[in-house]
Amino acid sequence: MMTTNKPITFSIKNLDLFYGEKQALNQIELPIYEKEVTALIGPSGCGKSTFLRVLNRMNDLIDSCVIKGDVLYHQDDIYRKDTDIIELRTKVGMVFQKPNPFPMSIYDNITYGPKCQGIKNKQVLNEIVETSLKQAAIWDEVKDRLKESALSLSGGQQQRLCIARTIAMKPEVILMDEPTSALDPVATAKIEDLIVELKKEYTIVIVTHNMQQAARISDKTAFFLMGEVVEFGDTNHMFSTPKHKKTEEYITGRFG
Ligand SMILES: Nc1ncnc2c1ncn2[C@@H]1O[C@H](COP(=O)(O)OP(=O)(O)OP(=O)(O)O)[C@@H](O)[C@H]1O
Repeated sequence: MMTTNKPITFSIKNLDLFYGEKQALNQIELPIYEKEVTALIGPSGCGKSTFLRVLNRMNDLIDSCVIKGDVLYHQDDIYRKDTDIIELRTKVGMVFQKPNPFPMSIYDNITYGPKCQGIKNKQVLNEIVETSLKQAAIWDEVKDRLKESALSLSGGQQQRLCIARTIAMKPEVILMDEPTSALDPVATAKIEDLIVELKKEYTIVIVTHNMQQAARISDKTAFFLMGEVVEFGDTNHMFSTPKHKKTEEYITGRFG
């Protein structure tokens, strides 16, 4: 049962993905709803990260990767030949497992992308820095040290900085690949609170190994197993009354 009337941002249909001979995704059908958090869960190697990378064509960087089926972003097939990939990756930003700030100042980390887009006005850049850092809930911690190296921040702060860097590009969707797995519980809690706050403005798709995290922060959950989506639906329903035996076994920790 689904309880959303939200518009659909991504609609994935009949998606097959191969790395050479090996099929990593098999007939995936999924909607991603606007301004919701969609969690992708499942055991190691089931295809969660592969699926996440499909959404902004990060798999293009892998030579052996072949994709069949439809990946519609606002009705537009992003795998069309004439898709502007830079624009796609601006609209569909990504945050990785390990915080990966550039080896430059906090300020320059945020302005790097906007400057590449041609924004030169200092005042505009200052505003982008302040708004992005505020939205990523790290402004108060860094506002007096913007010229310091981003590498001087703690792991949790670096990850929030990376989220701010993504926000600075004014995306619509933020993809997150296990964004808290390298962080301690306190830093993790801050990122989780932040994700819940961010979904007011952004559509978020997150890969997580942490069942409690999926249950706490997501609206929808997709359970992947061996390249297939076994179950998809409202997180509350899936965690209270899973439809499939495999889902139940996974979320209760019986395998994984
Ligand atoms: N670049 C690649 N080349 C070949 N095979 C790959 C590549 N990336 C992933 N695979 C294979 O595709 C399958 C799905 O991998 P993927 O990383 O998407 O799984 P996952 O569910 O995200 O796993 P984990 O939770 O361990 O990160 C695995 O069998 C993996 O070995």
